[in-house]
Amino acid sequence: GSRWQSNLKTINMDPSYQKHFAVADYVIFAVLLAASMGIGLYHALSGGRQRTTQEFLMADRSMRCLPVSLSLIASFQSAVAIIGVPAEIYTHGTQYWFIGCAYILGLLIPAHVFIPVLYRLRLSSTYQYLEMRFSKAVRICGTLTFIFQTVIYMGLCVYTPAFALNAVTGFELWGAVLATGLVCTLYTTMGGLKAVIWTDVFQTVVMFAGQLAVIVVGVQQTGGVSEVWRKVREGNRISALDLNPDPTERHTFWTLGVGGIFLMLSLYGVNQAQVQRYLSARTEKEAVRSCYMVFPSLQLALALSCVMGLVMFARYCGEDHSDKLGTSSKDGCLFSMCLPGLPGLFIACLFSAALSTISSAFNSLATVTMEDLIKPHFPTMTEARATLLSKVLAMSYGLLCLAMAYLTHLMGDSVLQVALKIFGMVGGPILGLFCLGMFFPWANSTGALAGLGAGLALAFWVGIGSIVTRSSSTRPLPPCRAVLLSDNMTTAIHAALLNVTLSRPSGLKRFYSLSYMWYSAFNCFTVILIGLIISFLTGPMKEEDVTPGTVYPLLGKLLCFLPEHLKKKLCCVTPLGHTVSKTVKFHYRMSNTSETPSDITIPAMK
Ligand SMILES: O=C(O)CCCC[C@@H]1SC[C@@H]2NC(=O)N[C@@H]21
Ligand code: NA
Repeated sequence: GSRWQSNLKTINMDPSYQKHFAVADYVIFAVLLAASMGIGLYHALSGGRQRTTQEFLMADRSMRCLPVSLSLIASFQSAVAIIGVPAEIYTHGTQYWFIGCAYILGLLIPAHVFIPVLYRLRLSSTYQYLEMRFSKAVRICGTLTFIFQTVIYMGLCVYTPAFALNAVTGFELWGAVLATGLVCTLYTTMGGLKAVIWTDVFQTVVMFAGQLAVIVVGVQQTGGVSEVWRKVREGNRISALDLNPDPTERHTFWTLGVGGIFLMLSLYGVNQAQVQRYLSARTEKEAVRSCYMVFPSLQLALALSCVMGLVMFARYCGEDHSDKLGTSSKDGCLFSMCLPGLPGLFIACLFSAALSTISSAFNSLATVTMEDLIKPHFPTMTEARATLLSKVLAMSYGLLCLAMAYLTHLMGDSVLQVALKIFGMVGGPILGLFCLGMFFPWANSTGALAGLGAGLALAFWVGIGSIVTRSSSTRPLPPCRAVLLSDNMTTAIHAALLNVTLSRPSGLKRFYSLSYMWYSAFNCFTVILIGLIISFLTGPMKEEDVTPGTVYPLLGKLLCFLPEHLKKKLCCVTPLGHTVSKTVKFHYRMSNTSETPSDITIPAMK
């Protein structure tokens, strides 16, 4: 909001930043855009020249695990994380780093549960699963929910880098937004998923290089690693393991390490952008391997962002920024601190992060719109026309996202918090829908629809409630001891203020102050609970009615220690008991069409 702008303006009144943006920086920015365009053009003119939707949307299902894994990182590492995570560390300390613990199960479960089920069904859109398991209506609702989430998130990702850049350096705002949006729309429209994946690879490398450079320069300017460490310790930015079980406590080991698992499952397990990458891998093994390879890169990205926050703290805590570190301006303020000495490289890092996320979002939006909303109604559409329409969709989503970009600056404070809230409020219910389908064979489509509706309603009630009552923001740590030491009175007052725990919120207020890191888990369980209750009330599905291959034998896996005969009796609900022969040939009736059953081969869960 305006406070953000005003604070940022004050930070950089001195014209040095304008000077900072010498020609070199514009050149680096232009080179980045040109390189991305080049890769897009290459894929538009090579291979099958993007003539079929299989190539345009699924990269001919020919990708190897390395580019897929780097592209998986890029999808959800945008300028939001590049600015938002260091700002989080600068203001609140390193508690957020514990989200790294969520990456273990957050990637193992997608690799061994979601990928096997979704890959073997050879889908293009992850929401086709919902039609095979439930009904067409559930698929449409899932697709629309995903589109809603992605359009808002994309707006945030376009606006964040452009706005921070403009506010700090006077760089033309809408020029940057338009340049980013147009270049991204063009190479995504021309080169399809292949171009998006290979530009993601290039942009992820630039992103890591940029973050590393900022850290190195920052350490040098602060006077070495030991100096940084001393200042960071002094400002008590190294957070201890916080095992506080209170769910309204914003960041603790539980909200980040456990709540974060559900956030990761909603992104790396069922989100269209990621599933599309798994499905573009040449074999299921390559897809699983790419998921494993995400783990070290994601930890590296998290470490770089957190260290950058610590270095910035050490670098600037001596100077009095306390007045500018108001809750909402900290992102922009921090960003301005990264600039001295290497603005061009940091800008390239920022826009690489943004471009790689936006292009993934465009492409996944075009894919689901094509596969879920258009193709089913025009089954006779020719490949050429379908591919052309996909390109028109990518373009129109690009323009829509520029419009959304304007809305996002109306959102609350820290951009990281806004992004994580969106994922929790909308991604959580979608995760619940897939879990309901995969782990509970009794669930039927009425239950699924009711569950999704209830989950979204509750999610928005909590989410909007927390914004309206501003109960989710927690008090930042003191800017740093160096500033406070100057005046003992300030120290005393500040310490007193910080120690006073806000009056314990009660009832509804407490409900609104649920940590946003629990939104994914909370909404996921709501969908499953309501979905099961309604399914049982309206007549649970029978085993033979469930489309084989759409249920994960959770019971069978959990009870894997039981002897066969006992397991057979106990988990009779799993249609794909692993004892079934290697490839199961059977007829199954598509839930929504009267056409004659078609043969499909689904290898049984091993
Ligand atoms: O950077 C963004 O655009 C989104 C913010 C981070 C999203 C989540 S946080 C956990 C996981 N790790 C990442 O690097 N991204 C996702
Ligand atoms: Na990105």
